[in-house]
Amino acid sequence: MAVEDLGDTVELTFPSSPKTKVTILKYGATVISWKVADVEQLWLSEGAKLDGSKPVRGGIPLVFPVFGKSAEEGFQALPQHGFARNSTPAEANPEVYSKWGKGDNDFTLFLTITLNDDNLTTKIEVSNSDSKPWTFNWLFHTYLKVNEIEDTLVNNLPGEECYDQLIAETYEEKSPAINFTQELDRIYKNVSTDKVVQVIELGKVVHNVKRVNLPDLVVWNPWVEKSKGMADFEPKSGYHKMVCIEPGHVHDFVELKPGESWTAEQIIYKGDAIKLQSI
Ligand SMILES: O=P(O)(O)OC[C@H]1O[C@H](O)[C@H](O)[C@@H](O)[C@@H]1O
Repeated sequence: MAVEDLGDTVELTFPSSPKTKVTILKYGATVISWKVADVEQLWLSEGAKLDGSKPVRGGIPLVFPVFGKSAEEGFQALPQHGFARNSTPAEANPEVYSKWGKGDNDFTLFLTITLNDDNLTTKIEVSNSDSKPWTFNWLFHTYLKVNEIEDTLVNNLPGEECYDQLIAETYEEKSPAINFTQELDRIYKNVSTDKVVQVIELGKVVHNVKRVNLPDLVVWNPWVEKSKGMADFEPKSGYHKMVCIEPGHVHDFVELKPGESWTAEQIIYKGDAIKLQSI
């Protein structure tokens, strides 16, 4: 894997296939592009800010130490999705960081990105370098590229418990494959990591998503109205071209004691075979 530091970004190239590469924006340690043989796999908004003025709309933003907003003590004051996505590798965004707990939680995040010819692994290690325990959520907020969302299905979630953020209700997923006809924002809880979630377009598998130590999975598409409300979501028709499949640990918080570390991985890979997995 060739690694090139380009200033604001770092590029990794797969040696035997120079058109297979990944680009990481240092701001937020956000993967903003992953190409397999020159074909882009991730969606990045044309209106995404890449200058460090706000989190990136697209690619793989990192969500830590809270997913969404939380009313739990120590998390109420944090903005949506915490501060990792608007920090630099050198420093946690001080303004936002100070709103977590009492503002002095001592931690280290170590992100490892591995590029292969047909897969991309993002691995996170969270370490507690503090003298007290603290808790956190983790999530990879992955924007996968699709050709047309109305032709897209996401499989292997039937039987799973799902919290629908749009109607604030929990129910069991019945559908063998989720399809998209309107805004969708669901948290699937405690999905066995033996299950690979596949994104299928017109009968063809376009992405496979595997998780290690990440029990929850958020599926999101903003559709028409929500896209209009996001200034950095461009073009407004861009929702046709993306689906967020977000592996995380968000249903409850992970607790880390002093000196402890926690690791988790997302593996996105190519592969044509449709594999149906039941509960
Ligand atoms: O606009 P952001 O803060 O980046 O959040 C974008 C989206 O993230 C997740 O997918 C949540 O489930 C959505 O409710 C939220 O709208």
